[in-house]
Amino acid sequence: MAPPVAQTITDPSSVTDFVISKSHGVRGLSEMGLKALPKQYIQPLEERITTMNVVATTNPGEYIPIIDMSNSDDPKVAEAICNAAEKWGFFQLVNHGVPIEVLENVKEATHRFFELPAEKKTKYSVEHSASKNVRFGTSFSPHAEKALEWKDWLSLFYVSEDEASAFWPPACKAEVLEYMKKTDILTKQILEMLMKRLNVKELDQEKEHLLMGSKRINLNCYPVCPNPELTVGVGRHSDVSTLTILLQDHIGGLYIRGTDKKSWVHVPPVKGSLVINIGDALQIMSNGRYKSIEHRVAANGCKNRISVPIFVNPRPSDLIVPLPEVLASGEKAVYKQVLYSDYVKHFFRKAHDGKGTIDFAKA
Ligand SMILES: CC(C)(COP(=O)(O)OP(=O)(O)OC[C@H]1O[C@@H](n2cnc3c(N)ncnc32)[C@H](O)[C@@H]1OP(=O)(O)O)[C@@H](O)C(=O)NCCC(=O)NCCSC(=O)/C=C/c1ccc(O)cc1
Ligand SMILES: O=C(O)CCC(=O)C(=O)O
Ligand SMILES: [Fe+2]
Repeated sequence: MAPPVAQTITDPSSVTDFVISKSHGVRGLSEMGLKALPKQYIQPLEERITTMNVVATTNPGEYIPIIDMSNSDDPKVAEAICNAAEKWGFFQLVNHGVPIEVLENVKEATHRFFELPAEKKTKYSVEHSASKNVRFGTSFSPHAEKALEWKDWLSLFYVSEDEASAFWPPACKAEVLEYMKKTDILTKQILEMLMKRLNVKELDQEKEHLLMGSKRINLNCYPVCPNPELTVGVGRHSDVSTLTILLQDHIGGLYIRGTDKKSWVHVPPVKGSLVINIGDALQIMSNGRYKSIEHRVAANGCKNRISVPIFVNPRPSDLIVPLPEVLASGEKAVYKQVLYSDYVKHFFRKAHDGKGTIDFAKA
């Protein structure tokens, strides 16, 4: 049971205790029917998402491409994917081969997990989780952030079927595993297309491990927020993955940096689609040809939004560096060699800072 409202919102340390230490998350605050945003969540003016710098459109596909994968052998599909990866760093796929039922099931399982009472979810918090690879948390990095984000999450790093079976929450385990397995063919197809343009002819075992040797699946929950205009769901960041396969629900709120590097473009929910974006690891390996684009998520005043990204990554022990095939023509390396786990730790250690993370790998 949630404690009485007055007890939790009158002083800031009790908000932190309730949301973070007691694992109620922002969902707990939201369910109490809180009337005003606690001050820890108030973002500086420049981080708030207003209509001012958002590109207006009513036509999905006008900006961020929506690509039909029905005829995935048609060279036009590969061309559209590679062009989108170079220009936007984001695209949406329809008729991608992942059964709609699998997507619906994982969305339902995500709601089921976040609806659990705090005493069940706290079993997966950093303090209590039986596995380092399973973590329930809130905001991004609460101890490093000046202003918190209006978001709760469950993060699952896939190691093996046995580990998942033993430690992932029963409320969502089967559905998340199925979603992860059913996206594997699509992931390989996309990577093969992207690699061909970089003169990598074949996705052999070694390349496959380097590009997709580890996976992290996050379940994100953005509960109804009392003052959405004052805060954010997720602050400006780029993903540190090779590729991210993102399932969003019908609510919307994801914005990406436009090609002018100033404006923000909405990624409109498209029924049955998957959003794909390039991560920092692939920006580095392609020597900057494919773009890992800054993005962020608005908070919502009326609805609980969920999303489920699969971060497809190198393995923690991999060294990432511009691919030899890309540099073969004499192009100068823009990035130096970094150990992937060092790169990820650098990302997790600080608050979100837009495109700042990749400076860690600048040559
Ligand atoms: C370095 C890892 C992540 C953990 O290594 P570990 O040896 O088990 O280390 P720790 O468990 O001690 O965690 C190291 C640090 O990372 C933090 N961390 C450990 N998982 C987590 C976790 N899911 N969440 C947020 N901190 C964590 C953790 O709190 C800790 O911080 P600190 O206590 O300050 O040292 C290791 O698994 C690794 O190299 N994994 C490679 C694959 C991988 O996870 N790639 C990241 C894909 S995620 C991505 O692209 C975007 C994610 C994202 C997420 C949220 C957003 O808002 C936006 C974007
Ligand atoms: O919720 C979303 O639409 C995107 C979330 C995101 O950017 C992330 O988890 O890295
Ligand atoms: Fe992201």
